[in-house]
Amino acid sequence: MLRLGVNIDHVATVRNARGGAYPDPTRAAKLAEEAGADGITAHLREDRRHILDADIDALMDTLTVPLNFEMAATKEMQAIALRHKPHAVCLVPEKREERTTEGGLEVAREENQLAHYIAPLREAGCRVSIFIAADQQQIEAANRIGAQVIELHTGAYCDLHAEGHFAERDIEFARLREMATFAHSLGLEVHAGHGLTYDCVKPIAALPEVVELNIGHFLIGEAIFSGLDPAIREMRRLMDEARA
Ligand SMILES: CC(=O)[C@@H](O)[C@H](O)COP(=O)(O)O
Ligand SMILES: NCC(=O)COP(=O)(O)O
Repeated sequence: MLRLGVNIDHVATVRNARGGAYPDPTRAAKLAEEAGADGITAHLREDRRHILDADIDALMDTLTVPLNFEMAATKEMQAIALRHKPHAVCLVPEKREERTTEGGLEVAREENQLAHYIAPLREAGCRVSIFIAADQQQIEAANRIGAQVIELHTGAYCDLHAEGHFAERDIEFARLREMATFAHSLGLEVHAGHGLTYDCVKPIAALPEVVELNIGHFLIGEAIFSGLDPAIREMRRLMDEARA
C-alpha cells in the first residue's frame, strides 16, 4: 500500500507567527494519525522558523506512527537525530534565504563527506533518506553512500501544474517516473513529496515504485476550510484511487 506521511511543519508556522503554544503541531500529528496517516514528517530547520526542538521532543514522546525527521546535514542536526533515533532521517538541502526547500540535496559532489555523515545514523537504526532531484547522477551517488531511501522532489512538477504549463509539467513528470524506476532498480526505496495537492497528486501516487508520499503545506492549508481530518482522508482517498 502507498503510505501517506503528513508533514505538520506549517501548523508550527502559524503558531510561531504569534508565539505561544497554539496551534500545537503535536496535536495536529495525533489528529493526523487518527485520520489514517502512516507517518508524521517534521523538518527541524536550522533557523527554527517552524518546528522547534521541543516539538521534536513532544513528537517522539507522543507518536505511535513513525517520525520522518527532516534535517540539514549538519553536526548539530546529526546530534539531535542521534539523541532521538527517529524511525527515519531525511537529509534535505537548506538555504537560509529560501522560502521553502528549493531543490534536492547535492550528493554527487559531497559523496565522501555524506557517506561518513550518514554512517552513525544508520548504526543508530534510523532509515536514511535523501530528498533529491530526479537526476540519475544524484540518485547513483545516494545509493553509493548507503542511503536506504530517496524522496523525489515533486515541487517543480506541482508548480508547473499549478501555473498551467502542462507541456513542461509532463516533461518533469516523465523525469520523475523514469527516476523512480531507476532508483527502484538500484534497490532504493522510493518516496516522493513537496507541493502535492488534490489536483496533482494522482499521477505521482500511481507510480508503482513509489511507496510513500509526504504531504504537508496543502493539507494544513486545506484544514482551514474542511478540518484536518477530512483533508487527510480526502488525500488518502485520491491516493488509493490512483493506485487502484
Ligand atoms: C523538505 C521539504 O520539502 C519539507 O520540509 C517541507 O516542504 C516543509 O518545509 P519548508 O516549507 O520549510 O520547506
Ligand atoms: N518532504 C516533503 C514534505 O514533507 C512535504 O512538503 P509540502 O507538502 O509541505 O510541500
